[in-house]
Amino acid sequence: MSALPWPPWRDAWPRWRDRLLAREDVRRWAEALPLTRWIARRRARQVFDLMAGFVYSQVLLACVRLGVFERLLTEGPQTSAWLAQALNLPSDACERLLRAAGSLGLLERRSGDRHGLGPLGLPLATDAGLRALVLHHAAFYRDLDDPVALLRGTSPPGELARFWPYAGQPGRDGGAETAGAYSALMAATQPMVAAQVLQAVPLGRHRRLLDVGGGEGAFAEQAAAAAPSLQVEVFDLPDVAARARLRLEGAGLAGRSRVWAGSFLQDRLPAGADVVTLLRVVHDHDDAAVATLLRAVWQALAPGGRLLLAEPMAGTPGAHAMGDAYFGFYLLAMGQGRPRPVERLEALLREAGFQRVRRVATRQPLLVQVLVADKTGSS
Ligand SMILES: CC(C)=CCC/C(C)=C/CC/C(C)=C/C=C/C(C)=C/C=C/C=C(C)/C=C/C=C(C)/C=C/C=C(C)/C=C/CC(C)(C)O
Ligand SMILES: C[S@@+](CC[C@H](N)C(=O)[O-])C[C@H]1O[C@@H](n2cnc3c(N)ncnc32)[C@H](O)[C@@H]1O
Repeated sequence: MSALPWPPWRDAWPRWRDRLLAREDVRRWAEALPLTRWIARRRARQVFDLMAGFVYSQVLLACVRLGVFERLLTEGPQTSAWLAQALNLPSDACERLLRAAGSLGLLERRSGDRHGLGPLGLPLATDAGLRALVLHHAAFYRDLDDPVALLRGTSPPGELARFWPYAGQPGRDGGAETAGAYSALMAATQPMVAAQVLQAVPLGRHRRLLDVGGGEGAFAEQAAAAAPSLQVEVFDLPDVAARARLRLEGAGLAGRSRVWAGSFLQDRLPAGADVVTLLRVVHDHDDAAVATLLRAVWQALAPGGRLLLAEPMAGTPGAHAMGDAYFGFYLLAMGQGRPRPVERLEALLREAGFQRVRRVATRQPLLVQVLVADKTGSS
């Protein structure tokens, strides 16, 4: 669907508003008038939050590194003195951290001068994947040290480029240690993705699933548990595939699973699955590689089979910054790929030969959105 041309009259109101609000006297009036005061205050807070976001992230990082959330989950609310001793912090510093985390909704004051989990601390206490991402962000933020150089392409490849070797070296997983590090992060964060995907698209009617770029098999394992008669297969780069083999055998799925090593940019995918999944794979690649990948998936699918594409997408209602700001810059630092709007993914799927492409709602679109595409012809 092509976008309609932007009519010039739609610019008139923002241009008028900007000219008005650029005037110091108008801003002072806006701050003073009861009807507009709340907007002025909210804007100030929003600008401050943008400036201070890194500081908030570091408060979160300190809590995760110190294990604050897990402790409060297992031990219940505790006093500052108890926490200072448990976390090996000077009492003054501990009080400062608890106040900071409290102001951000991570912790919450309880009776008896104790501190418990706040509404935003609870997800971090219960989800090891979220904590793994917070720890991983330390590398991302180092790469963002000079965002202008990053945009101009004048900074040397940074930590994310080394963490994800297939970005920049297509088809390379960097060896067992490097592949192990990125696969472990993906496996730790897969449960929250898999829960969304399996809730949105139950797999019970399928017989054979191929998870392309399926990492160490965490999704295949969860899919097998959710659909007991499903045969699950994983295709990934060699050192990642070796981990998937071990994992699926360890999960007692040796008889119901198969693991294939190769590159979807060079090698043929195993044919015959009636459902192929691409979870958090497409956004890692530029358009030419995505075209190759989707065409390979179309060819591998059994006639009448379907592809399930799931990843965070640009332009997600209520989560625009997640796609365009967070993943836009994450993938820039990594060296390739982009978050795509759902319309662009639909177009790429149709170009690859898929006939019926539809969106399936997930409960947390910020985490992942899902497209289902049918192969109706024969291969
Ligand atoms: C019961 C009473 C009284 C009230 C109830 C009130 C109520 C309804 C509360 C709701 C409670 C609730 C269900 C809360 C749920 C919270 C959730 C689900 C929070 C989830 C947060 C998820 C976040 C912040 C996810 C962040 C994900 C990130 C940063 C992902 C990064 C991914 C990366 C880096 C992937 C890299 C892979 C690559 C290379 C891009 O391909
Ligand atoms: C971001 S991870 C996602 C892993 C998994 N799908 C998940 O959601 O947890 C991308 C995966 O694609 C794999 N990959 C990248 N390039 C590949 C290629 N050319 N051929 C096969 N797998 C590839 C990586 O090894 C990695 O396991």
